Amino acid sequence: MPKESFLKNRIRSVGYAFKGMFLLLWTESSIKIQFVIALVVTAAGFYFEISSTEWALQLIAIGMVMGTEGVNTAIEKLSDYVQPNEDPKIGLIKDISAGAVMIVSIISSIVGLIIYVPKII
Ligand SMILES: Nc1ncnc2c1ncn2[C@@H]1O[C@H](COP(=O)(O)OP(=O)(O)OP(=O)(O)O)[C@@H](O)[C@H]1O
Repeated sequence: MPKESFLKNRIRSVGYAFKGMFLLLWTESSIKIQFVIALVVTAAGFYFEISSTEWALQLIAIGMVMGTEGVNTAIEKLSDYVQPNEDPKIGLIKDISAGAVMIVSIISSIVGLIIYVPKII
């Protein structure tokens, strides 16, 4: 069988990644909530006419939260696949993975407060 060209291979990989992104948004409730929050803060960004730097920080924060949530979801699914039964090691792995999302969420919330609190009060 002839080897697939580099470009075709890359296009196929990007297709799989988009499929994964839509699957996440369609099926996972936690990321749906984060998506709604992302829409609300994006609307707030337009309403308060935040600066280019503030937009950049806000977009990085949104991307970090949703990206780590995606990885957390993948770790949860992999954990359930390799060990469907109760297992303290799996519990610890899932807790650490959720903890990573929590760190990013707390820092992102602080970024949001730094941007919006001075504009509101
Ligand atoms: N197989 C398991 N063995 C031991 N503890 C587990 C196991 N599965 C889950 N847990 C514990 O329950 C917590 C929640 O796990 P779960 O996979 O339900 O995540 P969740 O945050 O509820 O996920 P979702 O995003 O699907 O709502 C874990 O962080 C872990 O403490």
